[in-house]
Amino acid sequence: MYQVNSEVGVLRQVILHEPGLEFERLTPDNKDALLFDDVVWVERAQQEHQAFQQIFRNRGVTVHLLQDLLTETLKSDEAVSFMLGRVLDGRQAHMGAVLAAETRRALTALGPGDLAAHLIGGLNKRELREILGERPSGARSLGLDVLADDEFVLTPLPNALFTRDTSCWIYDGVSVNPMMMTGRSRETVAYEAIYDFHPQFADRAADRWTDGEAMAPAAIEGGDVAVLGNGTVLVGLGERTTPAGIEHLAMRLFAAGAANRVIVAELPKSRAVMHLDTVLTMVDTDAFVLFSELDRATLRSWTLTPGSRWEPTITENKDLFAEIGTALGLSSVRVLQSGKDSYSAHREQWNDGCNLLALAPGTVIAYEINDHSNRMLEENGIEVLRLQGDQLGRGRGGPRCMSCPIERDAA
Ligand SMILES: NC(=O)NCCC[C@H](N)C(=O)O
Repeated sequence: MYQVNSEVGVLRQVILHEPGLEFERLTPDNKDALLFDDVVWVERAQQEHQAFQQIFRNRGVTVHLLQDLLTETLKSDEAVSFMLGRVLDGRQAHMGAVLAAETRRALTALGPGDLAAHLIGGLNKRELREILGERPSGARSLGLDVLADDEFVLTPLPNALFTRDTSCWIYDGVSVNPMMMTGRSRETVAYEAIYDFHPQFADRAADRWTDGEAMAPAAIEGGDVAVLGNGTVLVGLGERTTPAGIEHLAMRLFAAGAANRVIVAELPKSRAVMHLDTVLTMVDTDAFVLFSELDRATLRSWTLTPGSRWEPTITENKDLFAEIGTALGLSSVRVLQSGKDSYSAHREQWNDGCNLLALAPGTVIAYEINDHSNRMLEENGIEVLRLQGDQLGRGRGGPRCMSCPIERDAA
């Protein structure tokens, strides 16, 4: 059984995604729509990611790669038909029926490895034609005829790199997340297929805390969710996670008795602060890193506890960290502030200086570029495992965003 019982307990197993075809297709023209800030040197990004994987393996953490999981999943005909049904039939309205049918014909002709690569890496018109070995019947599809050879029938999913956001494990269940940004919604379908059909997951069915794409637009994303332990979950409410998504999650957790307290922290709605873990992460059993330019005094937060069957009880808190301390049974919580001054705090937050992944209490992975924040952590007794991530960071995500823990001890 997979379970994630804390943010900082010993990490045992994790899902990561080594970037591939989808990174080769990022261009200055499509990068904004694909939620990247720049194009990427692909081979260097892959090397950086391999070094990231190695940090886990060196510490005894089992690494599962998303594309391998998806390939293994797609060995099942049932899984292929589930995925293609969701990816194509569900999107017929914007593709048109003929284009959806041609694309289905092409994808069905692929083996599991190539199919997984194109579901993540995208499919363009030229590839569609090559796979079908013929000229696609453009005469019947305006949508297809109008496309240039390099234009996409299926867009690439470069944000698959950020495995945390699309599905996140909370205690003994998993939230397969309806995403806020349409550019990421097909990622969700891949996780639904893996958790439903991959023998490693399907044979040990876990509780589901959310209903994936079916819940859209009540979005919730894993970068906003932190499993604090002691039956408590902390959720960010900002650009990506909605009040309705949080209420749904809380009610499912409460109904199953998996959690008894969901603390909600309001975030500024901006790209730099797209998720809670871009400004606040837990680094030790009693310590958090907080972006120093967020004013702790004005940070609004609420606590949801089990109420009636249909509604949680909601209380606004006076102080977020006091509430966290109470929830965790701590007499005080250490709040470590990132950056040396306002300039470095902003620069390092932009480069994911607060986006830390704990491998065990007091041991975190951090991008090396965030010099001041990393030294501040070390001065506070935190072990920092530095990762070179100039290319990986161009999608605005760090070590926590790039990891989906599936097994972690209580702290
Ligand atoms: N947890 C995170 O903060 N994830 C980073 C996601 C970055 C990605 N480019 C996005 O905009 O969704």
